[in-house]
Amino acid sequence: MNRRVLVLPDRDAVARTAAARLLVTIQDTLSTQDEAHIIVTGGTVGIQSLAEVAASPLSADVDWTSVHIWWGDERFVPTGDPDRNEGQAQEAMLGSLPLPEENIHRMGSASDFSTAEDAAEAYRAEMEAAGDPSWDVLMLGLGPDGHVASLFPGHVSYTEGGPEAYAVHDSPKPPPTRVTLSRETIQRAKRVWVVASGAEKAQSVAACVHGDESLPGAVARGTDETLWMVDAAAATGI
Ligand SMILES: O=C1O[C@H](COP(=O)(O)O)[C@@H](O)[C@H](O)[C@H]1O
Repeated sequence: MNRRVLVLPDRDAVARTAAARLLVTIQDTLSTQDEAHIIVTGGTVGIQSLAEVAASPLSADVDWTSVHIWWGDERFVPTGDPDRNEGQAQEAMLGSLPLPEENIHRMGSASDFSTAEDAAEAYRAEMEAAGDPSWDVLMLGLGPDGHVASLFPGHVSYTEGGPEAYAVHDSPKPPPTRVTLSRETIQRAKRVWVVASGAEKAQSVAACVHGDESLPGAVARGTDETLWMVDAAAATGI
């Protein structure tokens, strides 16, 4: 398995590095194909990385009309709720980039759908309508418990799985109702990048990097590249 770990001094460096790599990878992708499909993540470092993308001078050189943004998971709460990953991404990055609205593929909220199952079904339809894109980069944050997207260790969200995108109930981390991509959908991505920082994640980072598949972070891998960008505190157990 092609998992690599890049250890950086601190959280700011992880976010800056992830952002720079993302911008360069988008440019590389657009030099060989018409569109780039990127899956972004919520979470502390994930959102900070998006803010770094928006702040980077390199972002002015990207043809954002050819970039599509998707999510790995979403919290099923009303639109405008501060817990929404898409709302946080909007504030950090999307709002300041010239991305056409039709290129932003948000998972549905509790304002749009009565159940998370309906939101998941709509997301599956949206992926299918886009030709089931082959994701160029899929970014994930890692929770201290080793979760990625809304796949939680020991929880049916991970142990039972589901179709490409599915509803999650009773999530151990609030809010309890979510929509997540499946492990198999994540593994369809060309490049999977996991970003993590902080000593509270060190044990899970080490277990995932050493291949302990009881943790969802360990099955996050891409077809071409699996890259962990972590800070020194999160890397202490490796
Ligand atoms: O709930 C979630 O948490 C993870 C990680 O969050 P962090 O703040 O510990 O970095 C995030 O990646 C995921 O998208 C999100 O829904």
